[in-house]
Amino acid sequence: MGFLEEMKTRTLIGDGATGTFLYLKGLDRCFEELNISDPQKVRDVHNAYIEAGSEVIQTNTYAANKIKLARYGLEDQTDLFNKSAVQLAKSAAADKNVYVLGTLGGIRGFQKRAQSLEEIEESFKEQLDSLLNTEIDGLLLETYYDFEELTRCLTIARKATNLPIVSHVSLDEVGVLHGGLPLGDALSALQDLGADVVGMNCRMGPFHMLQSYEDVPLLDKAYFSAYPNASLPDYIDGRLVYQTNPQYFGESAKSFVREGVRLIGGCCGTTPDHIRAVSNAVKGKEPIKVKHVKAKQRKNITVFHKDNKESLQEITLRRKSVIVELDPPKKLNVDDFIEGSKKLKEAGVDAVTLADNSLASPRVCNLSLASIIKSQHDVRPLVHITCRDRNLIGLQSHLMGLHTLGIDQVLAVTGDPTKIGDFPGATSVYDLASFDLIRLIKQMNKGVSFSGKDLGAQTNFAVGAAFNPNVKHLEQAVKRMEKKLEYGADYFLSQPVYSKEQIKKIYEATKHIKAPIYIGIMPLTSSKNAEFLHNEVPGIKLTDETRERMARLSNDKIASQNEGVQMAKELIDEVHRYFNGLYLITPFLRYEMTIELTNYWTSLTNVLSPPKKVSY
Ligand SMILES: Cc1cc2nc3c(=O)[nH]c(=O)nc-3n(C[C@H](O)[C@H](O)[C@H](O)COP(=O)(O)OP(=O)(O)OC[C@H]3O[C@@H](n4cnc5c(N)ncnc54)[C@H](O)[C@@H]3O)c2cc1C
Ligand code: MET
Ligand SMILES: [Zn+2]
Repeated sequence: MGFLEEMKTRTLIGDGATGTFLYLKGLDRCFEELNISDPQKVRDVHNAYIEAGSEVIQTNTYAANKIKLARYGLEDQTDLFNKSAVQLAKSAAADKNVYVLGTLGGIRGFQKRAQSLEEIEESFKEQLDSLLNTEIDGLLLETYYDFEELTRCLTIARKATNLPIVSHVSLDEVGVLHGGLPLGDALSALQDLGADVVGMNCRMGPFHMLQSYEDVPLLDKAYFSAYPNASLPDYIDGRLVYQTNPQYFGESAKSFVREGVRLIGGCCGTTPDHIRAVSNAVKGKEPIKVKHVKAKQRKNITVFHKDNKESLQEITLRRKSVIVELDPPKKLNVDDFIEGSKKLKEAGVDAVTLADNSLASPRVCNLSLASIIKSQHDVRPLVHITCRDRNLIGLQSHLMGLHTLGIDQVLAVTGDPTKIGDFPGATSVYDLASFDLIRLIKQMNKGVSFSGKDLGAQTNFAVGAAFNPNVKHLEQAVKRMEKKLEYGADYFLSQPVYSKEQIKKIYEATKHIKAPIYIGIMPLTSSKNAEFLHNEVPGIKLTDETRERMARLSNDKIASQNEGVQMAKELIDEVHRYFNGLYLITPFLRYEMTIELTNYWTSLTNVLSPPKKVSY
């Protein structure tokens, strides 16, 4: 009889942690490598769990895939580690009516960018092939935080074998996966993809795992399993430490049975003592057949601070519009900045954009200045957010703050790396890159936090994304735009462009994109400025003609500025011909220049408002 057959009538006992248990025994290395270098240690783990009451054990192969083994330079031993792990588990289980599951662990944590799904699939397939070439009784797919990753791997596994498959998600928040997918929906989807047993492992102790199961109804085909951690982890002397109370853990197993769980084991922090307690509490217990689940009342989510103004992208889809970047100063005097934004508003700009420590140099916090110009001068701010300066906690906190202040226009960018800025020794955080940030902001618009938690309200962000057309292969930059659209971008702001031909090329390459594109124009102020931008700023390239025009006037400051404005006007003519959105970038807080260019843009659209002459 197979273990699925047994689960029809009785609760089965799984095993506990492998990794943390070996660690407790003083081992701190690649645990899968022990299958070859010190197999007795692995046998001891299996024997201890079987002796404690485990009826279903798992192979020591959680990280025996080429992606994870590569950290130790052991990726070419994948097959060896998997096959030897099965032999060790099978020999421990022999003649004891104990089943052996071949374990495959998830790769992705919160960040998605480290490995592509294609790379993960390839690595999964390789490990799966090794395991399926042995005598295992089933598969255990465990510790999957990323549901898409799990569904892809499960699909591969289901196609490859008829053996029973146990499929586990891991949650950071009670009852929901990353992205806000409710646990019940996830488990039901896994059943539909062919998993025979579905459940959770790791991250949570029994308390939160039980809470997560509370509103999940029984499924018609798949059984439930639970492998909680011993407790929430504590962090002591740089190490994760788990509370250990086997008695409490065993008692919780009874509650799991009441929730409909039929296979109970343990994950990080658990030991044979925990499994013994579980076994004493519920081994062989008859599973429940009916579960009454109270439908969870979803709170009506209120949208606070919804700006009743027409959104920026709505404006730009309807008419020509102009936004102007005015960067927060590098010093504490913010008078010019505030005065500039007031004047830009009077000139009719649709929004003032505030960079986020651009070129990785510290400036006055753009959130503070955005709040001042919005509340005191009714300017619509568009706040840039880089991934560079904030980890996930900081990013979410920052976005919640923006929402609270009613600032709903943001530009999500990866951010220039710290090494190009004033503090080259500072760390770049990059918990996320622009794509993930866009997606996560859009998730907050659904009232769901980064980790899947209910935020109690929906944010109302319109998310801009960066577009760098100054690259060798424009079509690749356009592909990135398309990907950003898939992730939820609402509109684009481009790097400054310095050639008319380039503007036409951009138009041709992007005309299928329906989202507004604001073409960046930054007037040059001097020949030095032109040379700096051309030679040192990533993503900016000037034409030879532009540099020559500026070079000719290099000794005359005023004439240089006027030439800069003149050249910008020539580019604006071209932007106006092809695009609805203009994104002016103010150099060195010289807002008179961008005011004149704003007026020029308006004059092209509205003959009743001729350009005002400004002298510097
Ligand atoms: C409108 C705008 C505003 C900006 N505001 C800020 C700011 O306020 N603060 C700040 O620090 N930085 C800012 N930047 C700079 C920006 O963060 C970097 O230039 C960034 O690497 C490009 O945009 P992104 O962040 O969306 O990067 P992504 O598109 O996410 O690109 C990330 C990485 O991929 C690379 N990449 C991009 N395009 C290609 C391509 N076609 N082919 C191959 N690789 C590519 C990039 O070099 C980068 O390393 C801004 C850029 C723009 C265009
Ligand atoms: C990080 S979860 C680890 C699961 C694996 N089964 C182990 O106990 O090592
Ligand atoms: Zn674990």
